[in-house]
Amino acid sequence: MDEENSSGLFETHRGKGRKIHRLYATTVLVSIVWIWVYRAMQKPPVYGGRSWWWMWMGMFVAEIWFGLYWLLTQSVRWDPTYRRTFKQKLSLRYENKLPRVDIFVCTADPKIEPPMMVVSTVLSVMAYDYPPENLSVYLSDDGGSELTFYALTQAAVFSKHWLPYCRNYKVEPRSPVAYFRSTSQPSDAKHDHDYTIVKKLFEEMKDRIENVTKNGRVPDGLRLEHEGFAEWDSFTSSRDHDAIVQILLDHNQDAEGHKLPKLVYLAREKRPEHFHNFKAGAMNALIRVSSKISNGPIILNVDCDMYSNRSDTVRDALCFFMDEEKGHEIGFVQYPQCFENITKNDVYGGSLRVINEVDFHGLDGNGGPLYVGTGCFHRRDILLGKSFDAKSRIDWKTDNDHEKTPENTIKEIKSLASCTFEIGTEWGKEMGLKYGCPVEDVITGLSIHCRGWKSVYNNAKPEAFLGVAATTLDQTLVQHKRWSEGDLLILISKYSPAWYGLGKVNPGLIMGYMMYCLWSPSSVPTVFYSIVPSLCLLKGIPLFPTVTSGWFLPFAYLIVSITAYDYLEFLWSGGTTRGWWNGRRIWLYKRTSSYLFALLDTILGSDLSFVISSKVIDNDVQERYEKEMIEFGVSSPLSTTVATISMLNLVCFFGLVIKSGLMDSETRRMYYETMAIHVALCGAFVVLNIPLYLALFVRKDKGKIPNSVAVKSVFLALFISTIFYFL
Ligand SMILES: O=c1ccn([C@@H]2O[C@H](COP(=O)(O)OP(=O)(O)O[C@H]3O[C@H](CO)[C@@H](O)[C@H](O)[C@H]3O)[C@@H](O)[C@H]2O)c(=O)[nH]1
Ligand SMILES: [Mn+2]
Repeated sequence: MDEENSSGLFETHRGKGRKIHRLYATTVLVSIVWIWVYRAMQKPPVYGGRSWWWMWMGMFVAEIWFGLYWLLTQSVRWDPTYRRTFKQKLSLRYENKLPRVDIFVCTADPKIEPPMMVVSTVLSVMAYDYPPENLSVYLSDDGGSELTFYALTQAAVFSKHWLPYCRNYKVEPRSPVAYFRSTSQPSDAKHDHDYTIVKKLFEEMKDRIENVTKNGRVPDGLRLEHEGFAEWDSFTSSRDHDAIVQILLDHNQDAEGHKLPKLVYLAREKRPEHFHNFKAGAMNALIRVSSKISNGPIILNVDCDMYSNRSDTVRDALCFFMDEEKGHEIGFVQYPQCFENITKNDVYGGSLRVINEVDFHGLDGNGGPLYVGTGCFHRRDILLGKSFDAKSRIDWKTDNDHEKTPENTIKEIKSLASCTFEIGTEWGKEMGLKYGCPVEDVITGLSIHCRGWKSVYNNAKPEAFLGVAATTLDQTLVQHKRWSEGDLLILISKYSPAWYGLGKVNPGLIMGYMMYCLWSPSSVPTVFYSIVPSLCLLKGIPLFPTVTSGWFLPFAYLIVSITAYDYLEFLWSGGTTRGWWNGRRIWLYKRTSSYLFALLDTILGSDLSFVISSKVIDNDVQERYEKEMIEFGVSSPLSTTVATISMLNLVCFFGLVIKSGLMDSETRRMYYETMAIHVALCGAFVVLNIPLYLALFVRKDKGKIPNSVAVKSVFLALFISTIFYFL
């Protein structure tokens, strides 16, 4: 390991085993080219007196695509990079000069993002181990909900007890919900006493918030408790209301006389005639509003379900920004997106395990991880559009001009959160987060990279943030449709890594971005590969070399080595064998449905949308989730596509069994020899899909595949295979 920077506030290590990886990668590349040569040199199969050249071409195109895509994935495996920070040194050198930090929490809908979860996240970030006079927490509520506001008023009161408790006993994590769920009564008498008190206060707060949430409105009696509710007098709906800004805590004192952070509630103005640009719009309003209230030079952005899981993360991030040698180059510091509700074998691949443990370390070695919308610290000036200048250094000096926010500026602040403020400005274009893309985060991060900044990734354990991952198949597919569609839009946007990025960022990083931008187009070769070889197996048209041919070698080598590599990488990333298998299945489902529909939507130019992921779960869905049963449940084009492709493979497989049963033994042996790779592919699909077949034909619970989807998919699969068979 080569250590750099040891006198600085952080150090960087290069990954081990790079040479072995490179050697292996070369053998894979040779096999890929070998297969291309095979397709180019061999004649398409002839069957029934006809040449099936279009299938051959299809296979060739798919293999060229997979080969080139595999090359892209090497960019993140070439030079993995790991970071370590020295928070002690930061304290020694800068304790009295720590900058102000503004924390933005975004929420959008109290029904699917329960206010209790939202305020627990807010409390977790208020309780950072950081000078409270330098900390301001903003909650952006795109739902403009008085339920969420009510919850925040309660959290403000509770924080007066919660923060001293966290400080005195150095508790972790500092999300009260997570803390009380994971700890038991302390043994120390004093601690035990305080624990009991604070737990009681917490339970009472929780009851109040959950009652109000359940009723769906704040009773008049409670509205009198805070003057801020008057803001809802003119409120019509969450899509049509004035801007609401309430400073709930202005560095007030906690129960022990220490200062508290600032706490601000913001619901930007919404009008039906003004498009609100989803989270990007909310973030830009937050950037402006906070500039008048606290104007911290560092901004941390978290989603409302992503609580802080360790109290030293702000200091950790500052070790990067304040590093004397490299700090001035760093635009943002991204922490991994980790989740607290992942089951052991991760049925929906929601843990993003390989992305977190492999991809992002590789990206970091090439200039920096992507900005993924949550758990990310930005320098405010860079977010506003500043370009990199090697000579400029940021002045971290903290002045106290934002100590108190005078009442008369509130009106001015509200105008910054109005619908019309951005008209005729560069907001959403060159300033702030970018508009017009469902992955505002990735495109914004890319533009920062293009302006010359680096980013860093810190994946130290325990995890800095923990969120809520999707708990049904449909949610997973819908979320990935949004992501893959967004990433594809980036590819064809002005900021495309393919052209805009060229010459501005490291080629390895461009390849890394391309890996995600090409998710959605990858659907086409994957769909082709998951259908056509199986159909040909049924009919007996060989698209692959026979076992005895030399051309068989590269195919066999690739199938075995890539599978083994993928498996080992997954285990190395902390996964289980079943988790890997589940991951392969979900990989297939995403590629053949989410990514395909994202591609179609992009081609058809459908309207920009942002389907918010639900963070609540029914009890019986939860039960099945814990048992790791796939929740199919809803009928949608996505699930119908998944089921149809799976059925098609089953039909082909059964067709093969019947067909080979009717053959004499010599013919059968020949058939299996020429069709070996087809049999392996189709067989693998069938085995991978066993849970789906069970959900179609066996399961009786509510999570099974709905009858309408079952009928459609079985019918379509039989129809397609019959037509093909007699073609
Ligand atoms: O109009 C909106 C829509 C969403 N949000 C917030 O955006 C966040 C992310 O939404 P979610 O439905 O949880 O989406 P995910 O797919 O889980 O989010 C990932 O992907 C998004 C881009 O697609 C990023 O914005 C997120 O930060 C990133 O965590 C949540 O806090 C929402 O409250 C808003 O503030 N306003
Ligand atoms: Mn989310």
